Amino acid sequence: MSLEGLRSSPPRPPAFPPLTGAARWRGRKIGLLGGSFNPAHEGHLHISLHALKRLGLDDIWWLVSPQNPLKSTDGMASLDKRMASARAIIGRHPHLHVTDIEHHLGTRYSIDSIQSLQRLLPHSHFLWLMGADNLQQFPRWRQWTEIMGRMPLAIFDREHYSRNCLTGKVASRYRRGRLNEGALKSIATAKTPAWIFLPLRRHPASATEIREAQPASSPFSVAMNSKE
Ligand SMILES: Nc1ncnc2c1ncn2[C@@H]1O[C@H](COP(=O)(O)OP(=O)(O)OP(=O)(O)O)[C@@H](O)[C@H]1O
Ligand SMILES: O=C(O)c1ccc[n+]([C@@H]2O[C@H](COP(=O)([O-])O)[C@@H](O)[C@H]2O)c1
Repeated sequence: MSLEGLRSSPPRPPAFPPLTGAARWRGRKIGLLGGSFNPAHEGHLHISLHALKRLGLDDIWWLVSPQNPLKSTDGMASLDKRMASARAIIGRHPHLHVTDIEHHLGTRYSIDSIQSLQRLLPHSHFLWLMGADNLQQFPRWRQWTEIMGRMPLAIFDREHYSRNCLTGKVASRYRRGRLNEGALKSIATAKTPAWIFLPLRRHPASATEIREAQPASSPFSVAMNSKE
């Protein structure tokens, strides 16, 4: 490879969190916000700050997905660009972390990432975080009932989606696992299956709308990332 080629493909930084050495995270309550972050936006930050405070979490990791198995690769910016957008939105925050750990683990399905993380960090308490739109399509995820058995779920209110999600397939199947607001602070260590719906001031940001408004030169423009 030419020197130029080497310069344009710097080695990937090691995974965060390191795939060995669980001591730092022992006993901690960690929220996992999986997403495409194509790009990251203020809505992600809004729900994360809210979750840290209301759910008594120690940390939140944004798992920037290499490729959502249910989304098209068309229009998906590179993982590096999406990671950079996530870092730019978070800025410096001691308890919010951006991670491409799924890239390092080689996982694409959430169940595989969850199993790996629980194996690597057996003394940490994980909680999956998602917006109400994601809860609606959750029954299409691979082994979604296994996920329900492995960690609690916290759902954030989101415009256009919340009413359906509270009467949908997940809500009715796991009716008895739904916790009320009195359990907010203990949800991360609750016996599974457990889930909670978090009413909060809704944030209107949406990555689709951001992409649609981008000029063609933007790394997140639909035209720039279209494979056609
Ligand atoms: N404004 C928001 N309010 C509540 N939850 C949100 C909001 N934006 C994103 N989320 C949640 O954050 C997670 C990651 O979201 P994602 O990266 O897909 O952003 P998005 O805006 O939903 O993107 P897209 O429009 O491309 O589907 C998902 O669980 C999603 O439901
Ligand atoms: O595991 C699955 O089958 C699965 C199917 C669709 C989405 N997901 C995960 O859902 C999270 C939210 O994805 P997205 O693209 O809606 O931001 C992200 O972590 C994806 O990897 C997971």
